Amino acid sequence: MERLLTLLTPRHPPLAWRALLSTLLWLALGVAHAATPLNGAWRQVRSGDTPAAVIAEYREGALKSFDPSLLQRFPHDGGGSWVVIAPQPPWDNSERVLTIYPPTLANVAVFAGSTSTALALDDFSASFHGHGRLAWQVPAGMAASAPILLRFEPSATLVAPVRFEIQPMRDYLQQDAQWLVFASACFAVMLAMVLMALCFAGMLRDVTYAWYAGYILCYCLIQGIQTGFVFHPLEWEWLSGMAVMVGPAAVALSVAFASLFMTRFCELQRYAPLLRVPITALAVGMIQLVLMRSSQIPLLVHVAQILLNPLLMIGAALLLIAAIVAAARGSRQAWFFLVGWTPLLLLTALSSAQVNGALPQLDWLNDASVAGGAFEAVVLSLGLADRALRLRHDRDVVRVLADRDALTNVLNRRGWTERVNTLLSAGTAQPMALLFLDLDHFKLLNDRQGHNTGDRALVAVANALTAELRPGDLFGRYGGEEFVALLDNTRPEQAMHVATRLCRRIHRLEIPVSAEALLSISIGITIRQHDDDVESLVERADQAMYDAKLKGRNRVCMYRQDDGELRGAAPSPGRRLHIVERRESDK
Ligand SMILES: Nc1nc2c(ncn2[C@@H]2O[C@H](COP(=O)(O)OP(=O)(O)OP(=O)(O)O)[C@@H](O)[C@H]2O)c(=O)[nH]1
Repeated sequence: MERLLTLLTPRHPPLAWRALLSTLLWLALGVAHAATPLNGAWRQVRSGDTPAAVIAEYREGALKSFDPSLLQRFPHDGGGSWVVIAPQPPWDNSERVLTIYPPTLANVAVFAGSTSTALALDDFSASFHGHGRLAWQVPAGMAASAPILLRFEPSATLVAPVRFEIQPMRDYLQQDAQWLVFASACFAVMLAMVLMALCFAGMLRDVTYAWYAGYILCYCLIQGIQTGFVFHPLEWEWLSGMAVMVGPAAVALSVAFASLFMTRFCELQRYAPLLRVPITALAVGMIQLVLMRSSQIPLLVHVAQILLNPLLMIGAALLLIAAIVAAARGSRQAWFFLVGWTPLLLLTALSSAQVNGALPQLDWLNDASVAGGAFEAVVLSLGLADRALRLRHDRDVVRVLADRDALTNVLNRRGWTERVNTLLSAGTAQPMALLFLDLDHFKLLNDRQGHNTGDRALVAVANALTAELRPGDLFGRYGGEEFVALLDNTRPEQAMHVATRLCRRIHRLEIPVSAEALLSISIGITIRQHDDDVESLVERADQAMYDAKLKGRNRVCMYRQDDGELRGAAPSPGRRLHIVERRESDK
């Protein structure tokens, strides 16, 4: 119990936080571990070379010297390269580890006395290996001052420059653990975003999320291979020997997915339609390159190899230009793409420069690319969330527009009918009254004063009727100069009272129709029967309104079935009983 309590109340910051903080510090400030000062020298492998002869040449100063703490590229063509790493004083005889960072896909042989050890990223039999770098434990019997001979084996792939370090075992293990925390966190972020995108792709039936998932997944794989994460700690043995082929295929596929994703995400169809075609062509071309590379036909594989890098450069430039154009023309998502993608593009450009010998001191670029991938995944996911919100907002706006009358802003026939249907299907037993309202001699007003005056009159009428009705009444424009209102929980006499009030209100607007008459309205009312639907209600109220017109307009008529008639029988003018209100102007 005592031990449990001690564990639950640590006196120091929790281990995870310390690891995270030191990882961030490590990233921000660079490694502050005590490394042995080193000298380096190298030359290309010649036929007939022996390790002893190369060491002898080194002692005579016949090799080209270099600074092992800076990134250095060694030729991997021909027979490869010999490299000598010579520890400098103060000598350290404790347990030490030689590391090569970043890890190279090509094999490296280390010679100690008469034995040699092969260091390879995908060597799963080795008992000691580094994470995110190649590591070799210096044998206990080896003198601290003894130069270490390495041979970088020939390789068909483009090999990145590397730097060397000899550290005490304790420092090495600490740095190794920090790298694992950092890399695992970055990959976890990327994979979480991929998972989320795949869920959304399925739920929203939107392929944009699928392209995004494909892009980030391919980027994860590229970084996983480049850093060796897929080999240690993931131990993906099945990838062993295939990395040289899978890596470029993942690069080509990531560009293809990125192109398809950005076309939809940045809405190129709308903001940069001309650039959509070459970007789609780029995606198709990249997929073709992947197929050519995996075809096993030497000519196709060779052509694909030649085309890959130029196409990558053209593709990167094209995506950048398209994103800038779309952003400049108002695409909000293009800004997200630029913010997330530009750092990665910069890192890729800097790494390319490094392969050609530039920027030897920027050894953090490799790890920054992993962090950049996680950063991009988060930014693009935010962009996708923003896009989803915008689409939902647009859909809501469209829905409101579809339900509202553009002129008067009251419900249109579609919106009103839908809502009445919902109300009727709720099966409430409360009495309901439907009012059908039709303006009188509106054509005259239009003809004499013009359509615009007619429009203004319609707006004034709609506003007045809305103000006069209760907020819960379903009021809408049924068409032309016809309005409808469904009054819930309203008995016949109350409906008559309300309709009469509406009649008076419209007349009081004092809109002149002609020199002698003001605009008025005729209203027909019907009360809901238990088997009514919208059509039957409107039909009866319309007939009652028609009677109001016949009786002289500016009045209210109630539809009633004659005694003895069957309810629901086809209505005819002879079966109606009218309650006629006095005309407002007669008062
Ligand atoms: N300004 C304007 N006029 C409209 C609109 N919709 C329909 N109208 C006009 O409304 C008039 C309706 O004319 P009629 O159906 O003959 O009805 P009325 O002139 O009111 O005659 P009664 O209903 O018999 O009193 C037509 O002239 C239509 O062009 C609109 O949105 N704006």
